[in-house]
Amino acid sequence: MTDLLVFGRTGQLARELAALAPDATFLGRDAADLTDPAACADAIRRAAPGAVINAAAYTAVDRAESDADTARLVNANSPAAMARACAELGILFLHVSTDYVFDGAGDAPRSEDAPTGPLGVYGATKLAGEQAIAAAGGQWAVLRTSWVFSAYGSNFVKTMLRLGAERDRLTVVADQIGGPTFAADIAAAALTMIGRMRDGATGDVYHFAGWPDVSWAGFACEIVAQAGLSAEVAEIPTADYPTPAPRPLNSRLDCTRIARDFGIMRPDWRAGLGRVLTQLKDKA
Ligand SMILES: NC(=O)C1=CN([C@@H]2O[C@H](COP(=O)(O)OP(=O)(O)OC[C@H]3O[C@@H](n4cnc5c(N)ncnc54)[C@H](OP(=O)(O)O)[C@@H]3O)[C@@H](O)[C@H]2O)C=CC1
Ligand SMILES: Cc1cn([C@H]2C[C@H](O)[C@@H](COP(=O)(O)OP(=O)(O)O[C@H]3O[C@@H](C)C(=O)[C@@H](O)[C@H]3O)O2)c(=O)[nH]c1=O
Ligand SMILES: [Mg+2]
Repeated sequence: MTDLLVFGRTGQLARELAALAPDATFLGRDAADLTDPAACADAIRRAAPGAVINAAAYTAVDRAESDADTARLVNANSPAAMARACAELGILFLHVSTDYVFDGAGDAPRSEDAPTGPLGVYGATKLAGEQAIAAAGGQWAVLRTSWVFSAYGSNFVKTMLRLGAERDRLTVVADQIGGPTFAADIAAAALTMIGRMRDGATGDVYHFAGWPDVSWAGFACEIVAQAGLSAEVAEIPTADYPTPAPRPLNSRLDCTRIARDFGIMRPDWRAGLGRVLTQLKDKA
């Protein structure tokens, strides 16, 4: 896809998009700083692409609690400016959001129309971004995903591999449940959606997460097992792992809409994990 413009270059999703769409243009922080909404809109006007994917975000969930102004610029104001520029110019806009827009009550998977209720600044600013994009009009899609991992950047898989090599015992929360999602699967889903939106499919919010749902402790067990580490995973309650930003206990996303509209199924994250471990071994 040559006329695709992507915000983000070094992040997990941006790196996987680059692998699948090497001809796209990727804007790093130097080319478009998301603390500057007008600069993001200008970058779109200058490039005049056929489609834009925003793969950049303020993703440091705990740091956002004490850096709300930056998080809001990056996660809400700049995506809003991107969406308005795209709507004005008739450019497709695909934005990525998060399970952290929900409050995590109950244990039912959330559909796209379920009430939101972010627990922290990261989730609140991501939700504000979603709402501004919908208000901008034009042809847009918001892809909400969860628990992203890859061989790039920092993520739970890489943290568990590091700690699992250093320690005999990992203590991991067992009462937060969600769908780990391989960034390469999100990249493929996003490109499929862009292709279909070009054919006239209309914009909406879509959920997309890896299958099966699991606790962070269960995810850690599979990481340790597939990596052949001997560390024991001890299950703890969230109360025993205090963090500045509360996390939702129930991060389950109902992904039936994306299957119905685009034929995109939930990928098995255990297969993605295997690919990531192979990639990390090849890099080492
Ligand atoms: N990571 C996760 O677990 C989840 C992520 N998501 C969403 O998925 C999307 C992709 O996330 P992911 O790839 O994991 O994120 P990463 O944290 O891996 O990457 C974030 C990217 O955003 C860039 N960025 C941050 N601040 C700025 C800024 N001020 N100006 C320009 N670029 C900036 C970073 O650039 P730099 O390297 O220069 O800092 C980096 O390229 C995001 O919308 C995120 O909210 C949704 C659910 C889970
Ligand atoms: C490192 C570690 C974490 N945990 C817990 C903390 C947290 O509840 C959970 C996952 O830790 P993380 O720091 O990866 O969590 P976090 O950074 O909150 O991950 C989130 O990132 C944002 C960007 C999203 O959008 C979400 O979908 C989600 O992926 O595991 C342990 O219980 N033990 C540990 O040793
Ligand atoms: Mg994190």
